[in-house]
Amino acid sequence: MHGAGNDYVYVDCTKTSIENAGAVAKFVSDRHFGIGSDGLILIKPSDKADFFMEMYNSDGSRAQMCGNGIRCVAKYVYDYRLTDKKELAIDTLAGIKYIQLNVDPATDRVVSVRVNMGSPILKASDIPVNISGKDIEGITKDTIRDAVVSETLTVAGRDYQVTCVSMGNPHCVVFMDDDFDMDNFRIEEIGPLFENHEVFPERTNTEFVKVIDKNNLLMRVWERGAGETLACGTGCCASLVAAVLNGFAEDEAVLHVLGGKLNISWNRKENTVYMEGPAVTVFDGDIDISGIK
Ligand SMILES: N[C@H](CCC[C@H](N)C(=O)O)C(=O)O
Repeated sequence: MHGAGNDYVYVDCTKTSIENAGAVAKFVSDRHFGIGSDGLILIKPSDKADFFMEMYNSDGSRAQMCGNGIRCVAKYVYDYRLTDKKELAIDTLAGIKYIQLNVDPATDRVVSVRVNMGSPILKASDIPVNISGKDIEGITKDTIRDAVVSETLTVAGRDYQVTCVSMGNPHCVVFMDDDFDMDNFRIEEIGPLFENHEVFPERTNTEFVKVIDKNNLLMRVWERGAGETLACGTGCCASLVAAVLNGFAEDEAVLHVLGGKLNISWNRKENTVYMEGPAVTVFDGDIDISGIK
């Protein structure tokens, strides 16, 4: 399944379990010797919510949250009749997320999925990022403490203005100039240098964003543990929050990514971010993982 081109292999683990999930993730993600994906997502039972989403990047590392992934989990459990609910609670390492399935009544097909992604985490030490931040008033009802907004980070000898946001997983958002050539940008050269920069003790996802206007942002992303993906749900949320913090966007915007579009909004009164986007099943089948160490 994929969400705006960000594809994962999903496994129903409500009645079975996978012990070495990191190794399985590396195997299934290989686009030549495996199935081919940006990672692996296990759908597990939960005693606190309807299901638990366990997510692994293609390098086998586990992540706290996956925006495109949780939309597909919601579609999966509905389509495969693990539930008949159209409003779901799915637990993650970033807490329980509340989801609405938009289903076409004529066909019973999931048209799109809307997720309450919770509040953005902006305190530097909670991202985590070792850059000094500043307190910000007037954006949300509470003062935002020690936020990294348009601070300078030197990468490969060049200074970048970065804004750091966590959606349960770390994001470093970099706004590019109006004349920046996003199509021919060699993200594979600079992405790993941000991902593994020493200021990010848990590495980071990095979003390179161009502002089209106050309600449209263009984004490419180098994901922690996966490289460039065609979309990143948590990264789109982080980019919208960063754009509002920098005065570049209004509270709702379309995030234009290589794999499509996501609609993101930040209800600053509630201090809640909402994401709406597609979820698509490409194929299903069985895999033999017995030989994977
Ligand atoms: N690479 C991310 C996890 C996947 C996030 C992304 N695919 C999304 O849709 O949010 C991390 O290690 O934090």
